[in-house]
Amino acid sequence: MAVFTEVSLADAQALVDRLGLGPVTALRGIASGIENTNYFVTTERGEWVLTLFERLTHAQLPFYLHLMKHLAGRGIPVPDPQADATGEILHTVCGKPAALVDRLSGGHQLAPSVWHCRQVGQMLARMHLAGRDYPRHQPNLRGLDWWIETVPVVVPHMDESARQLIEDELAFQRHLADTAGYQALPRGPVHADLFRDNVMFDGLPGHEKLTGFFDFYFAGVDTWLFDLAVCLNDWCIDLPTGRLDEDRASAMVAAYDAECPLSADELRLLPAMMRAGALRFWTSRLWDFHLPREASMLKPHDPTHFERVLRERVANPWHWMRG
Ligand SMILES: Nc1ncnc2c1ncn2[C@@H]1O[C@H](COP(=O)(O)OP(=O)(O)OP(=O)(O)O)[C@@H](O)[C@H]1O
Ligand SMILES: N[C@@H](CCO)C(=O)O
Repeated sequence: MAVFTEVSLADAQALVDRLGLGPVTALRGIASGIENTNYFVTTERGEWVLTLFERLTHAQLPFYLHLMKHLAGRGIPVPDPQADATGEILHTVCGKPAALVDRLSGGHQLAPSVWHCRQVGQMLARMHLAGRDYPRHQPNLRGLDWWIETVPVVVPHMDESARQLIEDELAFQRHLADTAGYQALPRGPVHADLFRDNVMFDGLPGHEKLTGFFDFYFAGVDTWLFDLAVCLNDWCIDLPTGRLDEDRASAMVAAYDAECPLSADELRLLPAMMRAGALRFWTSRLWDFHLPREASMLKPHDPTHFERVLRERVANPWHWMRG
């Protein structure tokens, strides 16, 4: 379920009136999602998604919402937060911070092919380029500093071999972060959580077109390569084993590179960043699993998936070569 706060038609209409979007003709709670309350809202002017933020605060949200607006304004297909007459895009509904964004068409592509991976790689690169002049700054809050803080909290819950792996990997990533090559990597606002369920495709089977990226609430400033690595680790693997599908991975990286050529450092450090991406999600899943937050609405994802992915990335580093 993903309606943690009930929104009445009158509540929705009050917001829609402020945004000048016409009478609400339908309001429907969205059953998936685990973080926020989401509703589809239909008005005479179009279809929208109303999100009530259950955990993020008014102070945290402007970075994400303005990033979406910035990207949408540059032609990247992301939900565009709707502004009131004063230009405000962060609203309040039922006492919760809220946003109304346009609804992306289509659905998720949960068994992606080379065709889908190519489109994700291309749009990811375009998104990175479009974010270069985004003026707000917020670090990736699930980056190295958070791993350093969180790994010691989860290791008491782990067996010896998993503990050894995660501690060795953290040491490797700390060392890497101090190198000149890592520090020279291009960076900017990244999505940082662009899994299969955060992208929409629309169209007939075999001809689907990417219609949008959404769920920007783990976005932050980090290396572009980290964002690409997170995508590769989800879109281009065999889920049961974590093994990389090189055809899909090559398609994604080649499409990215065609829009935004990878530097020599990026090409060299891609295998290390794929390890970093696996460490990031292994750590967060362990944290959600072993230390559930009070009154948590989260159904934790399986942490062992990313342990397998990390073991694969360490055992079989994959380099992509141009041409
Ligand atoms: N802008 C949008 N356009 C179309 N559908 C959307 C949009 N935003 C959300 N949805 C739909 O709502 C569902 C839930 O949204 P989302 O995944 O963002 O939930 P959440 O609870 O906010 O986050 P989480 O992914 O962490 O559970 C999505 O799977 C998608 O089907
Ligand atoms: N994509 C994350 C969940 C947070 O959006 C995961 O699979 O662990």
